[in-house]
Formats: sequence, C-alpha cells, structure tokens
Amino acid sequence: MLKSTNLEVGYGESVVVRNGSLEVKKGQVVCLMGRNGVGKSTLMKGIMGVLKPTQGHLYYNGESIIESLPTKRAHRGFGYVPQGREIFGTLTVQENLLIGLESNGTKQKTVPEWIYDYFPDLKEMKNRKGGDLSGGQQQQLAIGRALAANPNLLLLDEPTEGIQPNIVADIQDIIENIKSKQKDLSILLIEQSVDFARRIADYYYIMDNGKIVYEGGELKEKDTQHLLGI
Ligand SMILES: Nc1ncnc2c1ncn2[C@@H]1O[C@H](COP(=O)(O)OP(=O)(O)OP(=O)(O)O)[C@@H](O)[C@H]1O
Repeated sequence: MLKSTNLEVGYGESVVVRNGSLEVKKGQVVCLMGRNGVGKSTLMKGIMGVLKPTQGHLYYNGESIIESLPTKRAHRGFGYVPQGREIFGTLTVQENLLIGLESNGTKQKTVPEWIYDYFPDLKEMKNRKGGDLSGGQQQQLAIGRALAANPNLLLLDEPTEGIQPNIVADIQDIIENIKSKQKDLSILLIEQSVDFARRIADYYYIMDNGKIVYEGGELKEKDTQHLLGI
C-alpha cells in the first residue's frame, strides 16, 4: 500500500535522510526504530509530505504521490500524529475530534461513539479544552483525531515520548486495541521501546545516520542491539 524508494529528505540545504526505502503493506504495523536524531521523524515527514523529498519515489496503492500535498495525502487516507501532538489547545476535546472528521470531508456534528470506545477518558472530558488535558490525554486526543478521519494508513511519531511512565502502558494498549479492531489499517510507528515494538510490529526498519540499515520480520538481538543503543 505504501512504498518509498531512496527518499532523500532534509531541511533546506541540509540532507538528513538519504535512502528512505521502506514498505508498509495493508493491515501491517511497521516499526521504524533507531537512536535519537538518526532521521526517523524526518523520513516520516517526507512520507506525509510535510517536508518535500528532494530525491526518490513514493507510491501509495501503486500510484506515485511524491508531488501531492499533505492535505491531498490526508484526503487519500493518510492520518498523521506528529511528535509533540499538535492538538488545538483552545478548542474542546470534542471540537478537536470533529476537526479530524472534517479533514476527511465528512460533515458531522457529533463524534461517533466508536471513537470514544477507544478513548473512554476523552468521552469524560469532551467539553474540556485540549490545552487543559495531561500529556497522555493529549496524545490520546491526537491519535483520536487522526483516527476520526478513518485513515487507511496511520503515521504515529513516537506516541509515548514525553508521557509519564505510568501512562505509557495505556497508550500502548490503545494502539494494540486499534490494531486488533481495524484489521485493514496500516500503521507506520516510530517507536523507541523494543518491548512494545516486539509486541505490536509485523515488520521492522532501523535507521542509523539518515539511512535504513536493518529490516526484517524480527528484531534479532545481536544484529540490532548496537543500532538501538541498548
Ligand atoms: N526543523 C529542523 N531543521 C533543521 N534540522 C533539523 C530539524 N529537525 C530535525 N533536524 C535535524 O535532523 C536530524 C534528524 O532528526 P529527526 O528528528 O528526524 O530524528 P529522529 O530519529 O526522529 O530523532 P528523535 O527520536 O530524537 O526525534 C537531527 O540531526 C536534527 O538535528
């Protein structure tokens, strides 16, 4: 469903990612891993189109989408939860979720119950301002907003980063629940926790110094330890 080959992505003159080649198949959870600063978020931004790749190809369901804007990619089924979440702090939880629904062209005035089923905390807080939520709740809201648009491909950039340790498991459980309920949804997940990645991923890519240096259906300890800094 998604295939990138040799994507080159960076900021202005500085090239950060040099061979961003990866594939996410329908219904797969693919984990993109690697130490801090190796270029994972930059590659994901190139895939979403937030940064425009300077080289390489990007295909979605067999069609080249390298030229299409992030809004167009969203319309075609890309959901993106960036690092830092970027929810609307002055809008209520409900309003944030409605924005997610609208981004898919749906004109709905109420949030469908199935979204709250994934995030019971958000249901209780639906009239609270996004900015008043805890970090973990904001992360749930960011994931909920992306899911509300009914994506075919969900891009999650380190969803447990900066979350209180006792809440991390809740976010992980939510992602596992989404995987088990939405069998056709493909997920590309940037993840630092090897344990969680092993639990959820069908396939792994590891980056080092702007390049994909490992891929496989399992994380073999002796091959990957040094790349993950564990
Ligand atoms: N807005 C920016 N402008 C210029 N350089 C940037 C920008 N954002 C990131 N970089 C640089 O790109 C490199 C890769 O960063 P990136 O965020 O993609 O790494 P990462 O693997 O996702 O790491 P982390 O887990 O710390 O987020 C780093 O050297 C970083 O300094």
